[in-house]
Amino acid sequence: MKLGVIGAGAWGTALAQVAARGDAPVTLWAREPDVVSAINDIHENTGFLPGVRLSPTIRATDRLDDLAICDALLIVVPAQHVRSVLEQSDIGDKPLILCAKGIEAGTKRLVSDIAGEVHPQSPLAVLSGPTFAHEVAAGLPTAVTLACADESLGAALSDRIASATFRTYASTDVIGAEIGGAVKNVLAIACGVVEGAGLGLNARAALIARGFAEMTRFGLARGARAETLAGLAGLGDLVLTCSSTNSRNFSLGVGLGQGIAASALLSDRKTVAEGAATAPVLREAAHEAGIEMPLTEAVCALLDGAPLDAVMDALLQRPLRHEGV
Ligand SMILES: NC(=O)C1=CN([C@@H]2O[C@H](COP(=O)(O)OP(=O)(O)OC[C@H]3O[C@@H](n4cnc5c(N)ncnc54)[C@H](O)[C@@H]3O)[C@@H](O)[C@H]2O)C=CC1
Ligand SMILES: O=C(CO)COP(=O)(O)O
Repeated sequence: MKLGVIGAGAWGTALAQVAARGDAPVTLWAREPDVVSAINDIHENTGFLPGVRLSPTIRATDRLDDLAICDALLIVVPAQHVRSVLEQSDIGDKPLILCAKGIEAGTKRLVSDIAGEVHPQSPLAVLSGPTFAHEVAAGLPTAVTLACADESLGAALSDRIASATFRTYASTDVIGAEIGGAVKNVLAIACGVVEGAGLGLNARAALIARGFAEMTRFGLARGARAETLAGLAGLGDLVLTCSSTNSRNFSLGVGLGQGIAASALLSDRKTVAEGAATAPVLREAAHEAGIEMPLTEAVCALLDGAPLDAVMDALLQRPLRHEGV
């Protein structure tokens, strides 16, 4: 199975490296011509994944037409750009493995909804889990959820992608895998705020646990399965990104917690912090469905410029409640 990757940020590049194991040919579409030439000329994505020597069997291109030779495509552009890139791509009925973690602003669509609308003939899978790109590219042990409604396609994709150090766990819960990845980015911002404001480790642990309850409430209401949310794509990724400044979302939160304005933190960013775009649309979706998401509300307030003291007071003065989801 020839794999192509659309999106040559840190994650698309790391996944191309995974797909190129054993010197398999991989076509990697990048938006930026300098990224294309760096990958083809010196086998390094100096822009988005510096310091990693890439397999010479990865061929970068800035022409989406060059992906026509592939049998399946990994879609790894940020969630807010998936629709426009898919609209420009002649995909036919190739299987798509969706790897972005976010919800589309305005439409409130999950990435699988967008792909289903733009390319209804393509079978869909979602790859999600605790996966810092530079660790995956370095071949460090990693495990992900690979969710696909069609179990035999899921198994074929796993056969092609998995290795001893990149373990795929099969699931048929596409929505659950997506919601886990999208919501954890918002919660990672909140955890970064706790770190940046020096609120302590107890607060961080409380936030992870109550954030997981919040993710579960939203996920179950949207048809996700509890076991998926408690797995790699939900809790696993939440724990990873709530504990390290390697997470762009966590780092954004650290800045907010230190009192730096969101506008200053987000302007001129080259890399993506998906949670900043997902938070307001997640809040809107939760309001519409009557689901309480106080931590998401708090992140939205901070992104909108509310003072941290006021946001913390609002959270800490919420009525005491039963612990269940
Ligand atoms: N970096 C990581 O460790 C992981 C990232 N992800 C997810 O993968 C997705 C991509 O993230 P990264 O590869 O980290 O990106 P990145 O932050 O390394 O790079 C930004 C990417 O956005 C692309 N981009 C910017 N403007 C665009 C536009 N108008 N149209 C199309 N593409 C545009 C750039 O070409 C580049 O590929 C995100 O949804 C992220 O949450 C998932 C797992 C791990
Ligand atoms: O999704 C990720 C790891 O699983 C990467 O997290 P950030 O986008 O916050 O860096």
